[in-house]
Amino acid sequence: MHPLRQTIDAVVPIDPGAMAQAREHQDRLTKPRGSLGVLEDVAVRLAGIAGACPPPLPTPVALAVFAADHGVHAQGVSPWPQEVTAQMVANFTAGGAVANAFAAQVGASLTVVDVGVASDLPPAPGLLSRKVAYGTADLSEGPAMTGEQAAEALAAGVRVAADLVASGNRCLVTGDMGIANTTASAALISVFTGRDAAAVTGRGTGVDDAMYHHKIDVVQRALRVNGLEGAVPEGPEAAVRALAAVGGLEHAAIAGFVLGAAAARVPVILDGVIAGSAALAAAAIAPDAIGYCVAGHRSAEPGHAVALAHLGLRPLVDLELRLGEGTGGLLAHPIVTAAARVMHDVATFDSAGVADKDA
Ligand SMILES: Cc1cc2ncn([C@H]3O[C@H](COP(=O)(O)O)[C@@H](O)[C@H]3O)c2cc1C
Ligand SMILES: O=C(O)c1cccnc1
Repeated sequence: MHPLRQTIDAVVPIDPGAMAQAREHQDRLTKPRGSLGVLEDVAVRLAGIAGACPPPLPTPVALAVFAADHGVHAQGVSPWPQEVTAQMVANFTAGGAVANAFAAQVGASLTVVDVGVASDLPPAPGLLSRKVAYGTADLSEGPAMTGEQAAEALAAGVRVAADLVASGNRCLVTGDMGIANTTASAALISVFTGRDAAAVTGRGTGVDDAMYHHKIDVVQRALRVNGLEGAVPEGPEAAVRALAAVGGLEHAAIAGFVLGAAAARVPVILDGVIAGSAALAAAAIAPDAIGYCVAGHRSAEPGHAVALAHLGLRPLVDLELRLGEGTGGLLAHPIVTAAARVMHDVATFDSAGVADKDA
């Protein structure tokens, strides 16, 4: 049996009945039909996710930041030293990162999950140790992970989502920390969408022209060396193999986190390009999981728009962010909440005695 079989089986399509009800309800509210634009789609999706109309408010909300290191860092694809991953984990637990500020702003809890940081981390409040390995192998020279490591990281993500839901959270947000992880993200996006490396590779934390062209070469080499050029992987086995070959431990964990949220029928707000690439893997493992995803924002990384288009997800916020950590996902949470609140608080034409032109 596939190690993810139970989770995959628990991912059912979002509820079409509740969605139809939500659409009808939207049309009875005291506003011109369709006037809330994309927010109406979000409300309908939330109803489908919960199987209820009106859908529950997406609170409390929890951000999980999955942290890991990358063997491909040795290829010179990031201007930052690898140690910054561990240093930023300490910054998150001390409350000093941008994600902490945004989590405070929207009332989200923040949990950091070490799934593969290359050094031993001292225990800290809010830090879960789920270390699968001390970083991945270099994806441009062979598989980044073994199939077992990828499965273990996926399972860790599933479990974190299940635990956060069990402790009362009604919305999850994906976060990442891992120096060089935009290279693995580009490789995953290229594999799962069939687009060229050049079209999906970005400048990450801000590489110069020379490093950018080298980064594209590294992504191309990763696909070639791992035999991933050509066919786009479909189904759990091929998807996990591709994820293991060119992904990161945090990508695998985020894919598991998305599957875990879907299995628990709770919305998960995706952050930027790292989450987008992980969601492509989750979609190949269990296609119905994407119904449970809300694209929080569109990052400046070119691969992110490609991934979102492939998944059919429309980003809610577009502010040229290129940070990760969950920052763009957190900023979208008040928008998602507003979409749900409309369904609870707004009067109908009948109840408010407002004339309906279509009545
Ligand atoms: C101080 C600092 C804080 C960050 N927070 C998120 N990232 C982001 O940048 C990294 C990916 O970019 P690249 O592939 O170019 O290395 C990831 O750690 C991502 O979370 C950061 C990066 C830095 C340097
Ligand atoms: O799109 C992102 O989330 C992103 C971009 C650059 C670096 N880290 C993350």
